[in-house]
Amino acid sequence: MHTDREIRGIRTAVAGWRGRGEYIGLVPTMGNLHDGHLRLVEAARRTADRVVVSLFVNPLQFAPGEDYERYPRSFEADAARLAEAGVDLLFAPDVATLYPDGGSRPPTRVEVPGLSDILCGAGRPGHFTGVATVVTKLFNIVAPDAAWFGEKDYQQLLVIRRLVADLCLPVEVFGVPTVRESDGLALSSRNGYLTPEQRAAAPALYQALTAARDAVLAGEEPGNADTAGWNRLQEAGFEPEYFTIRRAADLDEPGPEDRDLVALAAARLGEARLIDNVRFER
Ligand SMILES: Nc1ncnc2c1ncn2[C@@H]1O[C@H](COP(=O)(O)OP(=O)(O)OP(=O)(O)O)[C@@H](O)[C@H]1O
Ligand SMILES: CC(C)(CO)[C@@H](O)C(=O)[O-]
Ligand code: BAL
Repeated sequence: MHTDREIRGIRTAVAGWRGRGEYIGLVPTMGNLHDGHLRLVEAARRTADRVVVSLFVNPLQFAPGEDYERYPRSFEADAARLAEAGVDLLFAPDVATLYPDGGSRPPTRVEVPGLSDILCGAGRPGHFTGVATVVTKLFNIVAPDAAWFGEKDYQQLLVIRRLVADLCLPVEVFGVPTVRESDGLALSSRNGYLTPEQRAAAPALYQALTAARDAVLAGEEPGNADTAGWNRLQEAGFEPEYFTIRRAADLDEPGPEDRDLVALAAARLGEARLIDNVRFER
């Protein structure tokens, strides 16, 4: 695996592969890699001839006061795991490479209105504009044929699909099912913020989501299932930010005729803000 911090080196490597007609896959990450990230890499390797992973903790997607500074960074271990996983190229830019003007002026941004303003976007103002902007930049630098994202960040996946559709970006977007611990907790870099007691309580998030799904499948109104899920999280020691059942296609409120649904929640447990979701058909 070759590692490059510069845009020019990435473009040169990818141009060589493309010249040979190879299909290029990109897996964007913020590092501190776990088996969820590795699952994205495996999926990319099954389809793409060459796999590029980006590792960049993007300051633009952190709202003021969030955990940008203390977000876990483990470059050496990440690079070793990616090399072992058969990744061809690791793009690990410095902040000044992607945002050369630093804080001297606000950078040009890419906004996906509507979808970016609800749920996680309401709790993290500017977050999805930061995500859409950096993903657009990564797509422009790497020029991949396809990119892989986790369904754990379900709203992010929809924002990226809409970004790609609205801007006619020539990138196929694939979602990868959430990788979980044996007790159901979705793998996440932020699980590392949990104390042992909080870690023991954390599976209640997935349990509350699956219980909401089961209630709706048994005929419960989504609104009532939302309230029950919220209460269940509070009883487990979480501070819920939202707990809601939405239409899977666009995260609008579901009507009685909607069949393809997703239960989503974000909740704080101590220092950690955890998100998860369960998609289902009724
Ligand atoms: N448990 C998981 N299963 C599948 N994909 C995942 C999982 N966790 C993260 N991903 C995906 O990996 C990619 C990179 O995510 P990121 O580096 O932010 O990791 P993370 O563990 O989600 O971190 P955070 O705790 O900040 O949310 C995203 O597409 C994300 O959806
Ligand atoms: C897609 C992403 C790498 C953009 O910074 C990030 O939001 C993430 O890790 O999910
Ligand atoms: N996994 C999404 C990146 C973030 O929380 O900022």
